[in-house]
Amino acid sequence: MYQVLYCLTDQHDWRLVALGGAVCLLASAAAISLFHRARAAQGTARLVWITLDAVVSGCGIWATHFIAMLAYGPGTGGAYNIPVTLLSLIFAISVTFVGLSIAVSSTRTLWVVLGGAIVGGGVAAMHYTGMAALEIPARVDWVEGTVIVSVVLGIVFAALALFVAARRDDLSHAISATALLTLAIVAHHFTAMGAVVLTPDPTLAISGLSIPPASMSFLTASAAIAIIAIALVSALLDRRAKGELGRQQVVLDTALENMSQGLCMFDADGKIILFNERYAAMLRRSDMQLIGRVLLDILREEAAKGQWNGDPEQFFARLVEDAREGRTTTDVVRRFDRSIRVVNQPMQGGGWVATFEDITEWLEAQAKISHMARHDALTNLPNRVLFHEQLEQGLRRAGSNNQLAVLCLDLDHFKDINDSLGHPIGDALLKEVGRRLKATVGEHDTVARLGGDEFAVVQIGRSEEAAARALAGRLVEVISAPYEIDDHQIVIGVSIGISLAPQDGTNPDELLKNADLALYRAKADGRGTYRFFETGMDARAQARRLLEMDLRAALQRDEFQAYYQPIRDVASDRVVAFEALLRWNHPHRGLISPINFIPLAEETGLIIQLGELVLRQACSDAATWPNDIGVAVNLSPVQFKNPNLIASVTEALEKSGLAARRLELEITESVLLQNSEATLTTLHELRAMGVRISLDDFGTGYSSLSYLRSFPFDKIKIDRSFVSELATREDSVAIIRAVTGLGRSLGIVTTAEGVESDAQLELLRREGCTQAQGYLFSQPRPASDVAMMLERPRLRASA
Ligand SMILES: Nc1nc2c(ncn2[C@@H]2O[C@H](COP(=O)(O)O[C@H]3[C@@H](O)[C@H](n4cnc5c(=O)[nH]c(N)nc54)O[C@@H]3COP(=O)(O)O)[C@@H](O)[C@H]2O)c(=O)[nH]1
Repeated sequence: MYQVLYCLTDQHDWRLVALGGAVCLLASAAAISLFHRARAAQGTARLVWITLDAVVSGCGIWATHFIAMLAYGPGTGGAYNIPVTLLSLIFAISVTFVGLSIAVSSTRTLWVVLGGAIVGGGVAAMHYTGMAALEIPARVDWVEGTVIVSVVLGIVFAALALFVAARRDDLSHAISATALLTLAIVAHHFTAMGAVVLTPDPTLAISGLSIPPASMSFLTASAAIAIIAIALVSALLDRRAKGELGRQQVVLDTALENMSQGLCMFDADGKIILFNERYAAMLRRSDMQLIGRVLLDILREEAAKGQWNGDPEQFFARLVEDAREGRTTTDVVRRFDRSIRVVNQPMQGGGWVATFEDITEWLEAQAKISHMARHDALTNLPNRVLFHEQLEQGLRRAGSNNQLAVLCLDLDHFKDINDSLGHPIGDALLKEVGRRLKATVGEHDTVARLGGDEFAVVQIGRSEEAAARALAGRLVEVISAPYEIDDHQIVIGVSIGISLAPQDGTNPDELLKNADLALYRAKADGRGTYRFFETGMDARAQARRLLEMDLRAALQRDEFQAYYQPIRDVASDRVVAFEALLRWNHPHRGLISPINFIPLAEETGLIIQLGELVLRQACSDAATWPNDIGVAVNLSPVQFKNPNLIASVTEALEKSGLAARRLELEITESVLLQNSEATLTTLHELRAMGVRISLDDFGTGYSSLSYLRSFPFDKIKIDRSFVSELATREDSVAIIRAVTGLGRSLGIVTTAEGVESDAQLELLRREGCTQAQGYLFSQPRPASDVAMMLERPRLRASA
């Protein structure tokens, strides 16, 4: 150590030492920068950078050495042997080249450190060869230990320099590595110089092939500085370019790695040249070496492991050929239970880019959407769309040998259940009906829910009429069996219309339409039954449709009018009230009786509007009559289901100014049949308003007496069928007697309808009937005739 310090302080010119150090620092900075460039490059570019780095480093070491030798006092009298000096330069460059190549080519620390150590060895090789070139009149001896230390110092610092440089390509690492490399060269040189022992020997002559150290040192120093400067500039320019490229690379890498799709790029031979992690993860190839591998080899490997089905050769050949021919292909493949859409896009100059998209969820969603579009959400049965398709298929399958039956089903009074028990119960009922239907039909039959409470079945067989009859009978029975839903016992019937192919139609629309017509007939025939389609149903349905259209138009055109029929008090023979009876003043068909349109108005719901119209008109007409004359208005069962009924009555009374006690509402037993609880509540509300309630058509229903108990009616109207048969049937007299007696004892007014003769009137008087109404007094007449009807007791002529 002392020897080295002595050599440095006493035997060297410090100014030249500083110059050598500066050259060394510059060379080291260039060497490290070029080292980074070499590591960032590939192939030939990398070799060029390594070579340049080796030249710059070698020249730097060499120049540092000779400048430092100039600073070395004892050596000033000598000269340098030219061939050996050149050899030292070659050593510096070549050994450094080997070390750099190893350090650049590997990412493993061991190899980087080894490469660095070789570079350090190159420094030593140059130094001691350079020293061998020194020709002075003295014998040069070496202190062995110091020599070893010098070599070790060069190797250790150079190894550390490349280790630091390889860790990261940034300024701080570059500065640290530069300092370490400078230290490697400088520490080696001055330690090695400390090992020199010069013993003067005048016999040693300087050869002719040598140049004096001063000229040699300045020459090499300027050459080295020039090389280093050029290398530094080129490295800086390259760094800038690489920086831009690097930034683009980062953007590209970020985009690639953040793509939801997998991407893999193949060259013309099917070798992988680029891929992203998504690709590797999707195809479970993350743990494989992929770059540079031919796809065929990967496929073969996967096929051998059972991870890939198919013929790898054939598959690969097709891909290569498609790319060569410039064809873009799209496939959906199943891998690891996922569905992957692969698009292979040919690239210019051969090769192709494959994108991989996991479409499993998308396909599932598509399947769900398509299921939803073709199935009913509540029952999961096919909906109308799918039913139509299946019917079409069924017609094709049935061909000429088989028949096909379409059964259209409609639940009877389902709306009542929905209205009274609520929609959740209604829904549960529909589900259960769907389940029962599926359980009852044959395994090849199709059941669908067409909407609301409408279901349909397609049945295919050889003797379809018999089979359809049997099935329809079974369905009526099964659906009508009681349901237990949320503690409610529900009983519901079903009406079924049946059409047969080919006789009733050969296409789905025709068959469905005809089954619907048959269903309409089944409903008209009392519901809870089935009917086959018959020719003529169509014409009736057509007529019905026309009437419905006409009815709607009539409402718009204000063609309805209330007529009035007087109701007389039997004892006083005075008119006490008028019953409002609706008439349709048709522009072409004349006056139409309500019997011809009320049932359809009830079915279509138009009765609500019509009923309100009569109510308003009757109240406003009655408001103009004497105060003691009442008005009776018929209420349909459908109106009773309308929650606005109370509001309509209130409004009609308020607008007209008619006292509520003068209004009488006539209801039939069928009103009480439907949801009696709610009906009774409404009736009580109406009664509370002061309106009177009559039970119309008494005697024609089934449980009249129990209804009389359930609500305190103001009046019982004895149906005209009993009055008309008074003269001919004893039992009619008995019934009238019983009803009038009942009325008397309950304090209820009794009105006999349809009185047409004096004899009937006389008999009714004898039996104690309170009021009478009929053609004997007058037919229903327009409001303008009310005054006349009040004045004249009998108006037999028709209005
Ligand atoms: N919901 C509503 N129903 C209404 C309304 N207007 C009428 N109707 C109902 O239509 C049915 C037929 O009525 P209409 O053709 O007016 O027949 C009534 C009378 O004209 C008829 N009548 C009266 N006296 C006699 C008679 O001596 N002989 C005879 N053959 N017929 C006679 O009876 C009908 C009145 O019946 P009722 O209502 O039971 O008192 C009918 O059911 C009407 O209820 C309306 O606005 N809303």
